[in-house]
Amino acid sequence: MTQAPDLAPPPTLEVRGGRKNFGAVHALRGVDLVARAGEVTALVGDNGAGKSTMIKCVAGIYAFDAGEVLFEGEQTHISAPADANALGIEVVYQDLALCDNLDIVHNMFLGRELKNGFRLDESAMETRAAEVLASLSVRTVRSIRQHVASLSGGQRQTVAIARAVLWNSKLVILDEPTAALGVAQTEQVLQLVRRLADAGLAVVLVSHNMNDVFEVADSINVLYLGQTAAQVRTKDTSRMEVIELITSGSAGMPPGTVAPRMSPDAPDRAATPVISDASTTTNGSTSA
Ligand SMILES: Nc1ncnc2c1ncn2[C@@H]1O[C@H](COP(=O)(O)OP(=O)(O)OP(=O)(O)O)[C@@H](O)[C@H]1O
Repeated sequence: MTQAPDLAPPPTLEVRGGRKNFGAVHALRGVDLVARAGEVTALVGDNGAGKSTMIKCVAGIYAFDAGEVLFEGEQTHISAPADANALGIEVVYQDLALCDNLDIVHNMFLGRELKNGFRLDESAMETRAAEVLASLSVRTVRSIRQHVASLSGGQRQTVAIARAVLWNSKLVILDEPTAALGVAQTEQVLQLVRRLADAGLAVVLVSHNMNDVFEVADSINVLYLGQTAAQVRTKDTSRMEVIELITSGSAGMPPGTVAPRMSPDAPDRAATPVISDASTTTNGSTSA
């Protein structure tokens, strides 16, 4: 019997065996990541596991020392932020990089303003900013000419995310988008994260918060001491299993797991099944 061809599109981003050293520090010792269009992929791991280094390598702030990066199935090399932007990769960092003295429109176009001759094309920018906010069903912002200084934490996060999707992005990486938010604003931002994926983007969500991860993620990639412990489908795993992967690097591997590429300098990790706890976050705190 002939096998049916695999018609699934390639992942938007695939990292295979990524490594990054800072002098003697082996920050990444073999990381694998698969991020698909239409899905939220959570990137989790304990403090120092390598999450920031991983996203900075994908964003072109650092370059991987070794390993492969495939974008939409094509091998690529990202060595500068412009390379990542050209592919359609945008990152929303925790500090959001918003200018308080500018309004929402100007923040969304910061550094990439639309011009009409030598002048800023205010009306084109305003129209496009309004379109993007509407396409994301953002209703929490009163006026797009409001200064960012007057916005709440959740609204600021929303503006930073909207800015990231303004540029025909294909992959949006969100670094702890709910870290500084209360319960209601966290919920709004998580709904926005879900809408990004539903609109067809590949979303990578860096988070310590298991409630957030299990609420929105389709799959969960766990880093442990600079290596990928596993990437598991959320529906096939449990909080305790993910927490065990985060804290010890091993757990029972459900079907569909992307098995780690073991580094020669890493200790062997046996696959063992585990159990679950709903309220613990990976940095030891209890989530809302
Ligand atoms: N620029 C750098 N120079 C030297 N070492 C670095 C540098 N950046 C990161 N590291 C080291 O690489 C390792 C991974 O750090 P990274 O910040 O990527 O972890 P993380 O998972 O993002 O942690 P956290 O959750 O605390 O932000 C750590 O041991 C860190 O000290």
